[in-house]
Amino acid sequence: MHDSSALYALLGGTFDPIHFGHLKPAEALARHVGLRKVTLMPNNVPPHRQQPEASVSQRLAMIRLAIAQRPLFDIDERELRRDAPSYTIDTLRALRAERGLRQPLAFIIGQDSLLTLPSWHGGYRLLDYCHLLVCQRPGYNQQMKTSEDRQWLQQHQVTDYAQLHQKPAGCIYIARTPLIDISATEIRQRRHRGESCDDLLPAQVAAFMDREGLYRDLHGA
Ligand SMILES: Nc1ncnc2c1ncn2[C@@H]1O[C@H](COP(=O)(O)OP(=O)(O)OP(=O)(O)O)[C@@H](O)[C@H]1O
Ligand SMILES: O=C(O)c1ccc[n+]([C@@H]2O[C@H](COP(=O)([O-])O)[C@@H](O)[C@H]2O)c1
Repeated sequence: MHDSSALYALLGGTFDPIHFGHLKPAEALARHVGLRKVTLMPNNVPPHRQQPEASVSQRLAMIRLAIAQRPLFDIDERELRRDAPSYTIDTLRALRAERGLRQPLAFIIGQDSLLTLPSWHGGYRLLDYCHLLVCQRPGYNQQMKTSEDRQWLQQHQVTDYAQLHQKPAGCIYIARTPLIDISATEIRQRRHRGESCDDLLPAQVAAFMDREGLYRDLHGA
């Protein structure tokens, strides 16, 4: 049974592969805001990008290895079971139906995702279903593109994180998380060049990539 009063926080991603840029900001955010759990939610068909290079089972295995010693995290596999594009708003609607209208629900994103969010399926309506918890990401500390987007942000941004626990949805909280300059793209590119990326992700994940020969073929470079 879930606790319907605790803030439930999801971190969605392609995780091709999972890396410290996902884990460390989420850990800092959880400490700061008071999250008991962060649920990682890998997608199957990413809506706004190319298909991942690693298979569903490889991405899932890497997530499992990354969080084996990190009890803060668990996994929600629902998007992996859908063959259609993993629109976040559809997933949030399903979670709302399961958990009820009063459950505080949050979707964690990096600053890069905040900048593109108005073009996501459902756009601003995402906030009807969840809060947005935004982690800092180097290179993406820009203003939102249009004045409408900036107004939307201003209307919903809160600086007091207590509101995240009190309301079920509708707030945007930009947290002061550590700047971690890592991307999955960089990891894939380094591996395609035959370079090491041991400092960018957990050792167990690096060992798995080696065993599977992941991100070695040039076709995905
Ligand atoms: N270094 C980082 N700092 C903060 N947030 C991050 C970082 N890397 C990824 N995120 C956030 O994690 C979520 C999932 O990201 P994703 O799995 O696409 O990783 P990525 O490194 O951005 O991948 P890619 O390079 O393939 O686009 C997104 O909301 C993204 O903004
Ligand atoms: O719903 C959408 O239109 C949408 C568009 C882009 C990204 N998302 C979700 O945002 C999360 C981060 O996406 P990504 O591409 O950075 O891995 C992941 O859960 C995606 O499914 C969702």
